Amino acid sequence: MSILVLGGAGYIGSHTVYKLIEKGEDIVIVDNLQTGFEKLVHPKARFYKGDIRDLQFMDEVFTKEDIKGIIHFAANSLVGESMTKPLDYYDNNVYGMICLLKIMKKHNVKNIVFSSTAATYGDPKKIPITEDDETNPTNTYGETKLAMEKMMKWCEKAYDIKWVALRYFNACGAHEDGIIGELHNPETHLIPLVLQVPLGVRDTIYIFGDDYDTPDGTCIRDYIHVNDLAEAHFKALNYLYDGNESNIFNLGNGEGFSVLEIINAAKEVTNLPINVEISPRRPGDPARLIANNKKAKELLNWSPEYTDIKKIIKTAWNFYLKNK
Ligand SMILES: NC(=O)c1ccc[n+]([C@@H]2O[C@H](COP(=O)([O-])OP(=O)(O)OC[C@H]3O[C@@H](n4cnc5c(N)ncnc54)[C@H](O)[C@@H]3O)[C@@H](O)[C@H]2O)c1
Ligand SMILES: O=c1ccn([C@@H]2O[C@H](COP(=O)(O)OP(=O)(O)O[C@H]3O[C@H](CO)[C@@H](O)[C@H](O)[C@H]3O)[C@@H](O)[C@H]2O)c(=O)[nH]1
Repeated sequence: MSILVLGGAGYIGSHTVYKLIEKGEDIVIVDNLQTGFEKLVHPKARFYKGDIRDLQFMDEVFTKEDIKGIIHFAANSLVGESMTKPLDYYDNNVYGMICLLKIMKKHNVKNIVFSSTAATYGDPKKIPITEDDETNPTNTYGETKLAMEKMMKWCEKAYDIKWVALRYFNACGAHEDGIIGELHNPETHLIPLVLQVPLGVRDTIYIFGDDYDTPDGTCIRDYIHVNDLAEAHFKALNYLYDGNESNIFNLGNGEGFSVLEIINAAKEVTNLPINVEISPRRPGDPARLIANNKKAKELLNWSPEYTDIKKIIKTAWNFYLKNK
């Protein structure tokens, strides 16, 4: 039986597929390539190009393949963009989840691991954040992801679909061999943008606000390596296959770094100067997001291997140097 990876041509999806194939799993990918890349698709995966909102297409995939579990990465996922194009986020994320749950119900597929996000919490009242803390998103993206979590909860009651929502903090880094890595076009994520300066792709990195209530005034995030995320998906799916209850898990390192600290770490890793300028705040950004990852450690038996920020940035740097 196979695992269906929706969004397997994207950044986190492709790293998860590589990990699952290494572990001997049979993988089917659906991706419409709206932000993904065919070159990130693992050669041993069966790839169907199409949209998860296309019910006829999805029906064909589910009829042809023998699917036991689903990992759902396919979404619009940019905080800043979600504030200017909210309806695109409702359409792809919320309507996409409606279509997926319909097709799962029709084909009697009972297990789903879902890419949720720290953005579901909004501006947290306490740090580090635990899974039972209040969810009050400050951007449309986080709001749609929270709605998707809730849809799975109600579909479990009605159709016995079991689910795990993995609320990742900031995904970063690349495959150790530099064969795949973080590719977004246009790129909006901090670490790849910072590294574009020493790569000569851009002149300057702009810091979005230095007047936040943090020690150096710049936003703090919890950066988690993509390989650690990939391992957590494997564990979460097996957690469901073992008959455990549906659940929500934070995936982060439990440590925060400010934008300025990330830039300084990148200077050390690359050993090159990085030109920095301060620009206005980006709408929708909370000041500080740091995970309490105890629940995933205890119930999924997962623990991040990449805990050193320089080691994390180094894997990304290695990928960009290899694929200039
Ligand atoms: N990157 C992060 O830091 C981060 C953090 C928390 C959560 N997430 C979530 O993880 C998931 C993956 O993020 P990513 O950074 O790898 O993004 P990505 O854009 O690289 O990957 C998403 C993939 O889904 C595909 N896709 C999107 N909509 C689709 C649709 N309707 N039908 C078929 N395919 C579709 C895209 O083409 C792309 O390949 C997203 O759901 C995102 O919300 C990401
Ligand atoms: O050129 C830049 C780009 C980013 N930032 C800042 O860097 C931090 C990180 O930004 P970014 O890399 O864009 O990630 P987030 O906006 O924190 O969102 C990521 O992390 C979330 C979880 O925390 C996920 O849900 C999202 O999908 C994912 O894009 C934020 O404070 C940004 O304001 C800058 O200062 N300058």
